[in-house]
Formats: sequence, structure tokens, C-alpha cells
Amino acid sequence: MTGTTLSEASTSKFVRIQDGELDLNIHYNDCGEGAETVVMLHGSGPGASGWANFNRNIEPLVAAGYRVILMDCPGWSKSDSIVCTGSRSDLNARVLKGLVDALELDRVHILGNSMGGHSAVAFALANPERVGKLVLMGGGTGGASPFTPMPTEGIKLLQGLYREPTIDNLKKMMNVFVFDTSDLTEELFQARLDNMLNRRDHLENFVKSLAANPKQFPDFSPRLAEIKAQTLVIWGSNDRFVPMDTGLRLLAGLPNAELHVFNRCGHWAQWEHADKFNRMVLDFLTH
Ligand SMILES: O=C(O)CCC(=O)/C=C/C=C(\O)C(=O)O
Repeated sequence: MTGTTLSEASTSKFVRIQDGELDLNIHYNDCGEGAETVVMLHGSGPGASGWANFNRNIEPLVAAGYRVILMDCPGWSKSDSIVCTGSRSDLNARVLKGLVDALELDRVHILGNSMGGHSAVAFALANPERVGKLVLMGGGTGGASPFTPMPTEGIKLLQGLYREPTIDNLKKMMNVFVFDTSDLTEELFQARLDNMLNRRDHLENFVKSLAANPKQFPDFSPRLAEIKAQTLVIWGSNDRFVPMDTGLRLLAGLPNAELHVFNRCGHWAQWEHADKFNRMVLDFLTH
């Protein structure tokens, strides 16, 4: 695939994953070829997907010789829908285990955004031998912030958008999502709205999941020291969804972590500072 333009359609694949009683059809994008694989896990916003979250990061990693797998978590994009009453971080981690087993990948690097970061940590705790390096952006663990009232203003807007999926509510959420809103085009809003409204079952099931268990993302702080993988934690200093002190908690708990904070950056560091982000990740993965 290297040397050709990657598209969502040309890289789109499905796999069936069994998780206890569950039999889930999971969508993923499989990009590039390489001895090492980077799995990218998206966040929990309505209409999110691997392709939507990481469209500025796939090509540079593929060009550098990595295979990139974008897994759409159950409840997002073209993956099956689900009501999650327990830990969504652990559910995603079990589904990822099913995917890496199905693809016969011994060990993967994982790059996770927000919920994707929480899920990457859950995977590393359950399957330490299957993890190369971790990159966590705006996520990695749930839990309270000592400084910021929770739920944060961003999470309140996210939950409001799930309940009432309108273009106005989408714009309200996206406007606190990134620091510089000038890159948020009408085209981007419309694509995201279409993604959301295509799968009303995902929206309804997220609301039901929250009603059944408001704490979908547990606090992994007490177990972070178990993770020996080298970890690059990346945060936006203006993150209004998952506050930056969560990054400091990760740094304190993970024995082999380093933290980079982007100034003038919200919850989407991999998109808002894509060029520098991509250079940092490639440097981190190769050294
Ligand atoms: O509640 C949390 O801790 C996680 C919130 C989260 O995952 C938000 C992510 C939003 C996106 O990445 C998105 O909508 O693209």
C-alpha cells in the first residue's frame, strides 16, 4: 500500500470477535505493510472513528514503514453497537486482544486518544507481553481531577450531544474540543454529523450505557506501576475534556513514561499539532 494514496474505503475490513456471550462484528482499517504494527484507538465522542480521529497521522507512519491498524471500538462507526454496563476501557481492550489474535500479531505499539488511551492502558495491564510502546493522548485513565470539576465542560457537551444529536450541539462541543477553531470547517462538521446520524443505535446505546454505569472509564492509577512499556504521554494544555493533570497522574504512575505538553492545544493533539506530533511519535517509536 506504501506509495499509493490511502483511503478509508480501500483499507476497510471486518473481523468477528467473541467476547464471552458477545459475538461482535468489528470494523478496522488496515494500512500499509511493515514488520512493526501501530494500533490507533479513537476517542468516545459521537461520530468518532479511527479514520476521523487519525486522518492526519496515518500516512506519515505508513510512509515510515509501519503497518497501521485503526480499530473502531464496539459502539462506533461501522462496528457493532453495544450497551456497555461495565468498564468500557476493558471491553475495548478485550476486543483489541481478539483483533491482534485474529491478525496473528505477537506485539503491537498502541496509540490511543482519550477513551482510546484508557483502552490502551487496560490492554497493557491485561496483556503486557503483547505491547511494544504506548502513546497516550488526552487519556490513559479515568478518575477525578483535584483541580477541575468533573464531569468537565467538554464531557458535559459530549453527553448532551449524545442525547440530542443536532448540528448546533455538535458545534458547541467541537468549539471547546480544539484550541484554534479556525480549522473546523462546515465540511468537517457535516461529515461528523453524517457519521453520527448514520448510526443512531450507537447514540442511543451510549446514553443507555451511561444510565447503567456513569463511570465507564475506571481509574487505573493504583495499577499503573505494573506497566513497564515505554510510554509517551501527550497532552494539550488547553484540554477542556480530560484535564492535563491526568497526564501528570500518568507520569507519576507509569515508571517508563515521559510527558510532552503542547501549548495552545485542546483535546486533539494528534490533529491540532499533527506535524510535530507525527515527528515525535516516529522518533519515540524508533529509538
Ligand atoms: O470521558 C473520558 O474520559 C473520555 C472522553 C473521550 O474519549 C472523548 C473523546 C472525544 C473524541 O476524541 C472525539 O470525539 O473524536
